[in-house]
Amino acid sequence: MDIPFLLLLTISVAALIGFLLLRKTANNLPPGPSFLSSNLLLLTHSLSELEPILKNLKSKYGPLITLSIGFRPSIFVADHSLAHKLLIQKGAIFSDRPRTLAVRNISSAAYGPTWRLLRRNLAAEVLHPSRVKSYSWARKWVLQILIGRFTPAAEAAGVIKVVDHFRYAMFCLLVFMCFGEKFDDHRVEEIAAVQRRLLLLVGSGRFNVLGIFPRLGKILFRNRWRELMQIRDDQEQVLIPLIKSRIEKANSDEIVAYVDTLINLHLPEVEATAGNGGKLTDKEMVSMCGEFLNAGTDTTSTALQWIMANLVKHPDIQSKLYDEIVTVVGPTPPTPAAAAEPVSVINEDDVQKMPYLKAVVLEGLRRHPPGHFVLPHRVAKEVEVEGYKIPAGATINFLVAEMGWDPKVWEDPMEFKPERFLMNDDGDVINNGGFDVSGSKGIKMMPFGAGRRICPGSDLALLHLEYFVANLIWFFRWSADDDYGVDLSEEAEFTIVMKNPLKARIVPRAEK
Ligand code: HEM
Repeated sequence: MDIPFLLLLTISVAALIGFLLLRKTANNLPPGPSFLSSNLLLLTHSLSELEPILKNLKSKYGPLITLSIGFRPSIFVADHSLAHKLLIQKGAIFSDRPRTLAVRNISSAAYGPTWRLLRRNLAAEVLHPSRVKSYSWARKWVLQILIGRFTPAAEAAGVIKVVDHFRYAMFCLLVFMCFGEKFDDHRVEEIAAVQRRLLLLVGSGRFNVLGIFPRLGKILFRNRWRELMQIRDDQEQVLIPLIKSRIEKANSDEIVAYVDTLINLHLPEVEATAGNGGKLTDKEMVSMCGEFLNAGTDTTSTALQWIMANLVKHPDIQSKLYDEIVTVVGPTPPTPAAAAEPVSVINEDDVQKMPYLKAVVLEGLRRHPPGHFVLPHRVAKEVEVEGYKIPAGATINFLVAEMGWDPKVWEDPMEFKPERFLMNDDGDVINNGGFDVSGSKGIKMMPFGAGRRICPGSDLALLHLEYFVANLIWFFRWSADDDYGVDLSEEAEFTIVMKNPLKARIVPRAEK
């Protein structure tokens, strides 16, 4: 039954119902293309494919655009001050999520007590600065793996394709934070493979239609539904044994892993009715751990690759960064003979003394935000914005990349210029890297979103990026391969990645 005819039928029925239901309010909705074109656009394009179309629509309709699907309008916001108004000033109305297909985790939870409990648990128990500090030896261990992998190529002045190594490193780190264990290569690759399959399938937009018409979608798009269930089953097969093994060892270890914090949670909504007192089921544990792993790995490794690509493309910026690093920690020490030997590395306290490094990382996130949109938000109640009426239940999203590239806010927005983060609006030097990435006082860019649903992992992500960029530049000199160069073209996966992944020539900095 999973055939184009059904798609057409669904579009026609949805369009008819939607047309009838929306007729009343359509005049007051923000402007956008006709009802039928909207439905066709939304059902046949993934979010990233819509981005160039939305940019054109912005020049025609302005920064608040409606595309309607079925009876649910989708609103897109392409202006930073409007984003601030909605996400910060009217945050309570714009912090819900569209209802999704029976998963329970932070990003899909409705704005309410369960979301608050799950989010507070992550923020207080795992992402709190003191807890993040307790994982510092794991960061060093992972860095050592990276250096060990890169050193042979560097000693032969060879060219390496970095993306798989970056992804593997982030997985090692997040898997450790999640399950409290250092797994071998094989196990980490197994976890990474199942998580990545799920991420790429969801990111492809293949299952969007199931979320739009949940009940009908399961019947009409049976094959897709089965495919989704199969990959979820595979994920459970891999993650449940790890969760169970951690539960058996709970409290026997100094490290607090994410799983430990989930064991004793009691969900407020189900507490009264469920026989287990609102505790998370195995499937819910999988959903929470899966979210933690994917949220923190793909985004960060994508950003790391973009930043390193820009440092290869701009040797002057790389030299300036290396000079700053040397001023703080001294020249690069000799690389140990064997990869297993301990290396002296730049630690997270040193990183705090490097404003140019912070500017390089922020510029990377501005110029190449891993997500060009945030996760969809749902409007909780009818609200008037700029004279338009946005109905309760509408979906709303924000053009993140467009905001970071706005020439009204950023001079030469498509250029990679970290210095812009070292000056205030009057051109005075603010050497302490005082940029507020949360956008709470005003949004200039929003790579982590903004407001109540802002990414709770932003500080951890910035720390990981600063730590790995600083060390990778301290240990190796990076340059472009003559045959390959650095191509900054983009391609949409789950995040927006380099279409032609970075291949760089690296040479050890230290004298032998
Ligand atoms: C460079 C790295 C990262 C980027 C660019 C990023 C970006 C984002 C964005 C844009 C959102 C959606 C905000 C919204 O819907 O308004 C988000 C949500 C989220 N992120 Fe991140 N993220 C990163 C790293 C991390 C890390 C390291 C973690 C945790 C370990 C994490 C956990 C989450 C969670 C749980 C949510 C859902 C929040 C909610 O719905 O309340 N992220 N992130």
